[in-house]
Amino acid sequence: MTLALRDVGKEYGRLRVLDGIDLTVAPGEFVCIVGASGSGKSTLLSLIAGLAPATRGTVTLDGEPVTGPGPERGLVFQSGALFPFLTVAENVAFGLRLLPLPRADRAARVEWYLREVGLLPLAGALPKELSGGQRQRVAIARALACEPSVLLLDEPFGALDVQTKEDMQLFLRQVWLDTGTTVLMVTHDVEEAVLLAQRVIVLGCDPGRVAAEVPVTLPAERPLEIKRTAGFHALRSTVEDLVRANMSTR
Ligand SMILES: Nc1ncnc2c1ncn2[C@@H]1O[C@H](COP(=O)(O)OP(=O)(O)OP(=O)(O)O)[C@@H](O)[C@H]1O
Repeated sequence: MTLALRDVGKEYGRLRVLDGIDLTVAPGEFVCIVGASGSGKSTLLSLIAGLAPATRGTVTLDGEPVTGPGPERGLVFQSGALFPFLTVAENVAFGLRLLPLPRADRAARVEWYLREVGLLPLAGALPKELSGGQRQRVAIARALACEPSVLLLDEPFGALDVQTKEDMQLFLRQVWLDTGTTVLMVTHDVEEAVLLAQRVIVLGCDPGRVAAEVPVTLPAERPLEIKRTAGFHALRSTVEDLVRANMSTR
């Protein structure tokens, strides 16, 4: 599905958070949105998720206006937001309750996606028995289980320690390669954006707008060592400079 935003604006009362956002994400793309704190990254994602309405402009999926949340858009937040009293498998199944699937297909999907995220052995565990990284894997499995056309992630690894974060970054890239799902991810971490995305969108502040777009001209194969290459350093510096140049002056 093609995601298209045309002249999108968002205001909260007199606060203009986003203005004139034009953005197209093609099927199968991996796009990251970066920007200084307060540039409106999370707000932008919530408009695409259908959690809040735009004040102006249109958000469409294959030409159909987004009017609310839908199973074709999977959402993952920083906190994972798992149900504490449901097991790992039940948490993944929960996302499927709105889909008209026979019970056997439902169970098969839960198993498939738990295997994909490497958590099948922990299907019966409760969230409190998992590490932070494992919890985020469950949240990703829950979103993927609906087989969304677009996976929307808001700082999904922001609360993890460095090593777990790196593992999860490699994991997400592999999921993207395996499933072909379109991925749109918000992060304040420029290094993460350059490591993962094919294209990085830089939001500027006051109001939030697309300040720049940087194609990530790195090979598709991206082991962590790529972060030590000159090409990676150059791209990271370019994006960091753009974020800084477009910070709020208030
Ligand atoms: N529900 C709301 N009501 C009023 N103002 C809001 C609401 N949500 C966000 N804002 C304001 O919109 C602006 C952008 O917030 P948003 O969370 O989208 O930015 P962000 O780029 O994701 O920031 P961060 O990187 O710090 O998470 C901020 O000034 C924030 O206070």
